[in-house]
Amino acid sequence: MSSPAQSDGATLTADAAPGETLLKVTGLQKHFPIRKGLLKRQVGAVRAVDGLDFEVRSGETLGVVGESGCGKSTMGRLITRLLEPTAGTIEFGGKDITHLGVGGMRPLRRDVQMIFQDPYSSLNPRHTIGTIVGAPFRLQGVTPEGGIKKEVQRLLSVVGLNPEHYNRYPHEFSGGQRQRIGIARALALNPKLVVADEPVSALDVSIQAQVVNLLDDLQQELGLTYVIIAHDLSVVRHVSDRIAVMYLGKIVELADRDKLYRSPMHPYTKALLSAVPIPDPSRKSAKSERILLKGDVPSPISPPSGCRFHTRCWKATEICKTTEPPLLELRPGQQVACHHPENFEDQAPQDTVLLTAAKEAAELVADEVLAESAETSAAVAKAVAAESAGSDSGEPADSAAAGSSGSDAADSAAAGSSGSDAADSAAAGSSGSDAADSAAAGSSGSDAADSAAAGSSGSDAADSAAAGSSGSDAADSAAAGSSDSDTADSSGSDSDSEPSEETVTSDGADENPKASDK
Ligand SMILES: Nc1ncnc2c1ncn2[C@@H]1O[C@H](COP(=O)(O)OP(=O)(O)OP(=O)(O)O)[C@@H](O)[C@H]1O
Repeated sequence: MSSPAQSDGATLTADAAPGETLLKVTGLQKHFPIRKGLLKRQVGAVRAVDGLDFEVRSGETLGVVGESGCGKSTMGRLITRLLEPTAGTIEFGGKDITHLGVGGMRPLRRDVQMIFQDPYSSLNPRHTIGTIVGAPFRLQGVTPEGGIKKEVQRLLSVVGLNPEHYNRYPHEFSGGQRQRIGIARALALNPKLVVADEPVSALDVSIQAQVVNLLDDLQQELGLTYVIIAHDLSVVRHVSDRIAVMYLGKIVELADRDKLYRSPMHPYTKALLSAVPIPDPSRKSAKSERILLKGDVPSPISPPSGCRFHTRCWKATEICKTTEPPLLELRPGQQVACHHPENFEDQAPQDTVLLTAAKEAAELVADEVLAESAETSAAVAKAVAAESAGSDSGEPADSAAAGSSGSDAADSAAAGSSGSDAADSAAAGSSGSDAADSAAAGSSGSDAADSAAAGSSGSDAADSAAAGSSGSDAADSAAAGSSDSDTADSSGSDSDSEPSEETVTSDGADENPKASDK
């Protein structure tokens, strides 16, 4: 397979060598204002993204997971500059692109493309496939060798569609085929970074695996870098090199894929992982190990103080309520923001009294989980103590890493005796206070979206780009991002890029032998 069209004209950035940082995000925030009254005074803000720091390396796939409303799509639209950030910086290929205007962004549009969630609404029903996939060339004024039609037909065959269907309309295709059309459109200008927002969640399980495989093959062949946003961990597991877990606008854990799956360190990650179906019926205990989280995700309008997860965490103590844990690399290749991480030495061992909310949350967590959690923490603490006693290296990260040996939770659990301080404190904990109040403080996220001045429902990428923020360059952004022919010109008329829909990602991808080789 040959590569997609080489865009003539300059791109914004030089090629990053594989493994080099392609995208760097620092302190990224997006607060959607909530306005009320005749004068549309701002009365608050939806803190959709509230301080993200991460990097994406050239050639890798970064998976981003988290519950609905945690800010994944907003993050995706920020890094593709479909939305204007409230604060923070975005560097692409070493250049600061945070506040680039329309002109400055134009070359970037070739380098960064987006695949949207819903293939049923992200393609303009009035345009033929040829027009849709050829739109990026027209928008960027690029004429591929051999002409646009020939190149579009080549792209269609690259993504496994019949080039003869050039003149057909989106409604003549199935969901999986439509998503392939969206992928062809995203690849047209030979981008460096592709941000895929729930690329398979609107598809049937059997088709999901095909599309995941396609993305994987294209990455191998074209050297693409992906940020893949997904709802749960089962799809990203097979395509990601590293995974960021988001909760209420923040990254709570960012780790190499295998480390995250083998020994998650944030309780929220552990809970998410426990919800992934286990395809082995012989594991009788699997059901009891499932962690049910208490209540709904709190509102991003007034997120809980300290650690945002403390209102639903079975390990939360007073420090979790008062002090926000920083995202630290506790083990090589594994960053976590938690005072009482799983599979690792407790970061606040002096703070043993559980909050009331934590005791309630613990009731929903199987005893086996609590015991395992206590055992692994105790085992790691013991190993760390032994390690630092045995060597003169006092560096905590290293010794800790050695203690847990970067391997399985089970290993460290097995290695240690059940010191169970966590279990003890869980049992003994007196009422720290009622952490639930902050959770109750906000109403639902949808409320927020309703009252937000932008008026768009968070589900509409092009619209929110156009209406939500960034004034003049929004239209261009939306257009170039979704690149369906007249998005730009329409800038607010009938948008062709349309994500958003919840999904249950499937385990279908589990069966994907190719991707799982990754
Ligand atoms: N344009 C907007 N105006 C106001 N609020 C918004 C807007 N877009 C998103 N939000 C709010 O920001 C929060 C994060 O939304 P976002 O769509 O990024 O979450 P998500 O994690 O992608 O969820 P999902 O998986 O359901 O798409 C939500 O509370 C949402 O209501």
